[in-house]
Amino acid sequence: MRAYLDLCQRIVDQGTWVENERTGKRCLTVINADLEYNVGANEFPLITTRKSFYKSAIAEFIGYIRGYDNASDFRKLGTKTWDANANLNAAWLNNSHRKGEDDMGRVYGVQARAWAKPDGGTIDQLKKIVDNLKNGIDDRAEIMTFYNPGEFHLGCLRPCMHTHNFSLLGDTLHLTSFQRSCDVPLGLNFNQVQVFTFLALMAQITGKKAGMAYHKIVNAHIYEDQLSLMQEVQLKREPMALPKLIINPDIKSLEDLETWVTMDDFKVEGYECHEAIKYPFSV
Ligand SMILES: Nc1nc(=O)c2c([nH]1)NC[C@@H]1CN(c3ccc(C(=O)N[C@@H](CCC(=O)O)C(=O)O)cc3)CN21
Ligand SMILES: O=c1ccn([C@H]2C[C@H](O)[C@@H](COP(=O)(O)O)O2)c(=O)[nH]1
Repeated sequence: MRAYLDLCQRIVDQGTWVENERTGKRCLTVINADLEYNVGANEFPLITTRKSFYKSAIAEFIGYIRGYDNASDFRKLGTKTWDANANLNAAWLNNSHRKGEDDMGRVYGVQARAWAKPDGGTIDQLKKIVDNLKNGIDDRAEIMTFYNPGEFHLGCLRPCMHTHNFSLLGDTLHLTSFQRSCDVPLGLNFNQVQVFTFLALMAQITGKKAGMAYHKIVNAHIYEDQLSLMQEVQLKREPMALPKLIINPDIKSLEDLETWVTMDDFKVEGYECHEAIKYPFSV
């Protein structure tokens, strides 16, 4: 994916060093990046300049769709990506709202499926979108947002890719996704897969054609301990052709996603890549 490598190169060439208090590390940072994925043509934006663990990325997103709030549920689905934020961050470990081992609190999926209303009850943002789209309705507010500042103190991390806005033009579905903060070597590798897969799945379960996904990023950074691997290894590699994502056609509803879907329902065709790179992760 040339656009991904261009962003990495832009950070290396033009980035500004910014101290990050939460992790205690410096990040080489640029502001504003726009990526586009052609979901209709099934051009799956899987990074080829290193091995990409796409099933882990999809599992993370299915966990959000299911409203999970516990790292062990994510592990059962096939990803360990929330272990560190649930169990290793000092601020969260000392937070009186943490309900014990593996609890993530009211983050991501909880906000998507059970946003707490001030007058009691909850809002299921995702179900409303699915119901509208199935009926051919785009009310110009088909928005699912994880971003709830009133509940940040109840969760282990503020959402990074925080808002997904669907649009229907005729019978073609498009998606615009917004990300406030992006760990380009690790997080973006996953987030690209997630934006693409979310649109492909939503088109499939609402009976629409998939169109374009637009991924808008504000703060795009490389942590100081990731920089040499990016500069000296990943950026020296040539990207290969993009693979295709094959989703089990039996997935037909939101309920299917909530109940029986596993990572065996997702395959890639034609994925060739360079060797894995182990980037350091900052908690
Ligand atoms: N600093 C940081 N960066 C992130 O990208 C990030 C967070 N924190 N916290 C919340 C989630 C968790 N995410 C993660 C966490 C771990 C990997 C990771 O370790 N990926 C490895 C191996 C994945 C695997 O084997 O399943 C990789 O090489 O991509 C990726 C995304 C994305 N988010
Ligand atoms: O989906 C995700 C989730 C997280 N990230 C990265 C972006 C940052 O490096 C950290 C979060 O730190 P903040 O201090 O809350 O910005 O996680 C990502 O890239 N993608």
